[in-house]
Amino acid sequence: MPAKRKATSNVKGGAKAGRDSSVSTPGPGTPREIGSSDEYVSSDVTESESETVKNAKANLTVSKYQARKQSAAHGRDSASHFFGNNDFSYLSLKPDHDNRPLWIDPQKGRIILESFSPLASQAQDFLTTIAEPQSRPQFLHEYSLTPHSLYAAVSVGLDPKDIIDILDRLCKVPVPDSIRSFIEGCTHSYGKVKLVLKNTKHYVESSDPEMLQRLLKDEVIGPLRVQGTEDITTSLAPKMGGLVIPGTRNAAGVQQATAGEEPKPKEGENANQEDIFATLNEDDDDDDEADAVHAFQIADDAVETIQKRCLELGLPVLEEYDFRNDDANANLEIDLKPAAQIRHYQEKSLSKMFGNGRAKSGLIVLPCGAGKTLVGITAACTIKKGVIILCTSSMSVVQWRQEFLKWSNINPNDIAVFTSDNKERFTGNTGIIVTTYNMVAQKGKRSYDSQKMMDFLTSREWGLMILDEVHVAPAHMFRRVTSIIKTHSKLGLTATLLREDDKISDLNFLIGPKLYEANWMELAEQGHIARVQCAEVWCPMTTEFYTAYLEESSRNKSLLWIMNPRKFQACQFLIDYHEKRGDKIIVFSDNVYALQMYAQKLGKVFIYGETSNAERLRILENFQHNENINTLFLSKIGDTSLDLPEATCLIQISSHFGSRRQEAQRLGRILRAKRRNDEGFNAFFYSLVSKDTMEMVYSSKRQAFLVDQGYAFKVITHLQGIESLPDLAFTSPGERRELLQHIMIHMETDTSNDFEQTDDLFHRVDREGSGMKIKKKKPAKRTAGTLSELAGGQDMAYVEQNKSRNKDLKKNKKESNPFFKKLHRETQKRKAAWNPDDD
Ligand SMILES: Nc1ncnc2c1ncn2[C@@H]1O[C@H](COP(=O)(O)OP(=O)(O)OP(=O)(O)O)[C@@H](O)[C@H]1O
Repeated sequence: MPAKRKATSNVKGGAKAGRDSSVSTPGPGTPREIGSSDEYVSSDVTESESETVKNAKANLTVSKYQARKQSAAHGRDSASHFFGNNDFSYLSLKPDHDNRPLWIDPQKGRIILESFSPLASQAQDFLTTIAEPQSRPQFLHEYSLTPHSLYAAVSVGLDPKDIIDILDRLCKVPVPDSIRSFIEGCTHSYGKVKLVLKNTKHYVESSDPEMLQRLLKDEVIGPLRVQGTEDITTSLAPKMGGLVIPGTRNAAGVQQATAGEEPKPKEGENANQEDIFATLNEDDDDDDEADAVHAFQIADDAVETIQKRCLELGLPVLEEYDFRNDDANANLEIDLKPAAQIRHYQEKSLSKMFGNGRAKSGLIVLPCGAGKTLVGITAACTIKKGVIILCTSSMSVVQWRQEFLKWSNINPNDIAVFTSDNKERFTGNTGIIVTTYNMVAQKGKRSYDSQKMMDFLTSREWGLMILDEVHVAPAHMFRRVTSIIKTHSKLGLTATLLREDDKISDLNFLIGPKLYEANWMELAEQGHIARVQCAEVWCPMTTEFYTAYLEESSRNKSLLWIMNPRKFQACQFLIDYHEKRGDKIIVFSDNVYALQMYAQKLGKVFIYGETSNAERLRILENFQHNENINTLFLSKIGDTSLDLPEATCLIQISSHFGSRRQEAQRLGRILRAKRRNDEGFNAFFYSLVSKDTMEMVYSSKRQAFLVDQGYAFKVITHLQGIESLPDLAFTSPGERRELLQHIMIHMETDTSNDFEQTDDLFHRVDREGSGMKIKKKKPAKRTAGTLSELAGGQDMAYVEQNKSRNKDLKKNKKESNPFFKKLHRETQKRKAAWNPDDD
């Protein structure tokens, strides 16, 4: 096969080969062509998009037609029709293409990395800096160049020339002109303008005085310059060298044990790599030279207007904090303890944040359990100024404080929490405050103490704001907290930069670009997170349920596929199997009715939105320590809001349609399993799906994110041995009919409360955790009492058993051993400490 044809076949195959067509990239002619990524950026030209970006996109569209013409001119052969418009055989391969790991799609900015290449790990580093990872299965990884990813690249110090040069060295074909002009167009003015806080004053800064003159002449920005200050001041840019991130190899006095930690170079990796990155290093050295920078001062309340206006002008501003030259804000005595050694990926993510000696605002994306907290703590230890941390719940507030005390030498008096029952400040001039989004974003009347604390928070300047689980907070909340708290730099931490709404770009705007995103599979291989076996279990619908499914309105169909008796049996079987293996199992159900039915029928404990805080704690503690409580049923509330004890097996029986974020969050719940480094240990994630229903479609959509992270979902069509499980439920047609009738009655009454609203949960858990008063919703009306009459049966065991399991726990508590008695006393103490106040 000629070399040219090889190029075609590889690019065509792409990283998504073999994947469901519903998750493949859109075809030519669709509006999302360039770097098409549903979550991060739409290629549709938006009003706020600058002319340069519009032109760059237009150039790519033109190049698409040129490419087709070239392709046609090149002549098509008998295989061409397989590749349609993805026939790139007109691109000529470099003579040593075998040694280069990248393919590039000149039409859409897609980049394919051969992950088996000796240069793969270096290339991957580079690609995660300049492009959005789209899909990273075993052999071929796919990335997309997007305006946002290029913005992020510039924000960590790369310039367009670096990007093109390195891409050209790694590519099997010369970088196509269309891609060159896309990169140049998008990055043309990125990084040219910076927003800097110096000595509590905001400045618009640039190394190009003409750029500042242009801004001063702008009708919106001009008038916002602080009157009476010099038009433009000139100073020397800070040198890059000298900054040491604590806990890293370079940190003085910190003994490093990273040997064996950093992934070893693959066989065949050689000095050649140094060559590839020579360009970067040369340019990095240049950065060390002190350039002159020019700046003008702007009013504090003009910051957001200027950010917006600059974006409209195609000059997105980078927010940077020159903390080493900040003499106005008191220094905080904080350092990592000598024993704390941050891992290589944590170090890498921080080096993107502090790459030029200043703190850049942005997002760091690490999978659950990979140690985001330590990343935040290390950032605080680097900046050494006042820090405010925003968490999703009061429980996380307590944990963040504990982690600070564990990893750093901070004086306990210098770190305070602000929740409704704790409103103390730190004792020194500066310190750390840990609080929740709710406490800060809350509107309306506050208690006296709470108001005083808010006045304290809003009246001073903070060096760093850490936003934990930043993808979860409702958009209006993080908008509010970022606007009322004055902070020099912001660090957003998250496991999944995914939202099914369109608010993800708000994060880019309000917090900053994505600075780093880790590769899940790589961390699993290195033992930092657990290896997980994922399986989709296909459960055929029983005849009576399928008949009802075909007849019911779409609103009711979902309850039928969730309550499918065969799914119930599969769940029962898997719980039995994994309990015998010694696993701790969490069963997730979004549907509260199904959650209760399953849990009660199986005699297991459950937690959902209406479960009181005290009961929640008691159940979670039992799940963690009581060897008789190994399975916990959880509603959507467990996706994010609860701090769950460690589990090693997850079973999903009902979920939120096609939500990829929920799937990823749920999987994240088992990634931190402590046994992960045991020989051959695997955690398990099962998704139970009713066959031939819409659930199958949602399921494959949900998996897209995890498949892109490299997880392979096995399909199980039959669970070996299920028929011989003692006490298998719903084996007789009578039982199945009874269940169906129960469901039908439920559907006729009200199913509207079956699904909890995420926003409700976010507020509920936090308010309850922090002791705020909650107006209880009326529970959904249940009609179980009439079931047996309607079904013609008299046995109410099902319904009676329903109520008993959570209650049993309460009863059994009296009989528990001293350990559990102690645990109970502690719970009671905690409960007492969480009494509501008037917030
Ligand atoms: N460099 C490190 N050295 C040793 N232990 C670490 C390191 N980084 C993190 N850990 C440990 O890994 C565990 C998980 O960390 P952490 O809770 O911060 O993860 P996370 O990313 O915030 O997870 P989640 O998203 O689930 O909250 C903790 O027990 C933490 O102490």
